[in-house]
Amino acid sequence: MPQKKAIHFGAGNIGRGFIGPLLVQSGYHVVFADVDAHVIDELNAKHSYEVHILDNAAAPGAEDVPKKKERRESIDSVSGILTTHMDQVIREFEDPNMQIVTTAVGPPILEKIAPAIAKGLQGRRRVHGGVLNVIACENMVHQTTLLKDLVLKHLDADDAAWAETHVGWANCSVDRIVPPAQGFGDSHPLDVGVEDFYEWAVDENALKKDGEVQLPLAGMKLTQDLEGYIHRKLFTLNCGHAITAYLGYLKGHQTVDQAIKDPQIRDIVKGALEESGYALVKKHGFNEEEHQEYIAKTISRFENPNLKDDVSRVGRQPLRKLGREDRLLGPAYLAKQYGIPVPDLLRGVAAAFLYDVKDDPQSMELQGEVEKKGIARAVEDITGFTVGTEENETIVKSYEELKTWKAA
Ligand SMILES: NC(=O)c1ccc[n+]([C@@H]2O[C@H](COP(=O)([O-])OP(=O)(O)OC[C@H]3O[C@@H](n4cnc5c(N)ncnc54)[C@H](O)[C@@H]3O)[C@@H](O)[C@H]2O)c1
Ligand SMILES: O=P(O)(O)OC[C@@H](O)[C@@H](O)[C@H](O)[C@H](O)CO
Repeated sequence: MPQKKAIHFGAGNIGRGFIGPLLVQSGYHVVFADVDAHVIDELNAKHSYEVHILDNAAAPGAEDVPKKKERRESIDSVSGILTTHMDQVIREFEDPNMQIVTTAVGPPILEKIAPAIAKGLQGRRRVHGGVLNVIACENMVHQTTLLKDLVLKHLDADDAAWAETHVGWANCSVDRIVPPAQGFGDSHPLDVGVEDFYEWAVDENALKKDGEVQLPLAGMKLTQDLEGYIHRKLFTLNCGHAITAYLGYLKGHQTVDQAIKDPQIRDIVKGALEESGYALVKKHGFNEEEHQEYIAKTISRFENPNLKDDVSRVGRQPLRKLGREDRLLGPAYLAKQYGIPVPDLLRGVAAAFLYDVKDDPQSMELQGEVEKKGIARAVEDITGFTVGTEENETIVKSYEELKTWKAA
């Protein structure tokens, strides 16, 4: 029997370190589609690589010297194509063994891969018309719905109607910290280091189950309450992660684990996650005790010294992170609905406004806004908290206070 196949857009950290491996474990041959010719050449030369699971184990009796406990998983049955080679992308979609499409390219790139997916779907309809499932694994609310809307713009009415009925467009929540690979040697450019923890929750109702695909895949949780999973993850893990990164950057810490050890930073991060947590418990009816454990587990994941996760990776694209439904303002607005005060979340927002990394275009755009309009007006335009409101004033006050951290 021919091997079933999946195509995954984005052979980066989360593609090679998380989604690709789960697809391979589920018996799929994974075709990675990327713009990086070096990675694609390596995939086609070696057809395998290793995932290094970097445990958060401290050496007994030596608190500050982490003991590197590492397991390895071998990922075989992989290959690559360049997304710029449209004919190859279309051929993969036309293959009747192709059953799943996943992405991890970053939210701003979804519109760039949409034309290729649209062409692929047209080809598939023409050749055999088999059912397919698409799951975008990006850190945002309703990422697959966004991808679907972008793809449909490239289809005529007939093809769009076919794509509605024959393609499952499933949103998901995707959680595993995977920093850029480091320290595996020049001869292992595809290897990637990951934390042990992972969670992939997928909207069960949106998946097409009438094809060949056997669900759930390895490591996948099917859920009828995806919003709860997405909010819990984005408003806890990503919220605390971003605040740790922005405050860590201000204080000159290089990595997340160094930043979270700083007592001043830790207090604000813990405070923000408590505030966000009260709102999440109200909104989704989570068990309070279990949610406290989730917060504690999240902070312990930040402490993993073996990940060496740079604050600039975690803080990247601050304007995206300041989106109204994203990790900082999402929980702040949710808490507002329940009258929960959020001073530490707003400190985190203020810290994002101080993130001025030259090679991050969004960071520079944000700094430009502050320079042009002044901090209060820039906060109003970006966060929606108008000048004169308590939230705007708290952010501006925190911004001025946190500036002194930078100068120190
Ligand atoms: N790394 C993590 O810890 C993590 C965890 C959960 C979710 N995510 C999400 O996964 C997504 C990817 O993050 P990452 O850390 O893997 O980033 P990454 O930069 O390591 O990977 C992105 C990949 O996309 C490729 N790419 C860029 N443009 C492309 C195009 N037009 N066509 C095809 N490929 C293209 C890049 O070459 C790169 O290989 C993001 O949405 C991120 O929020 C990341
Ligand atoms: O990928 P971003 O830029 O949305 O967020 C940076 C990190 O917080 C993120 O990649 C986490 O490592 C990941 O979400 C863990 O599951």
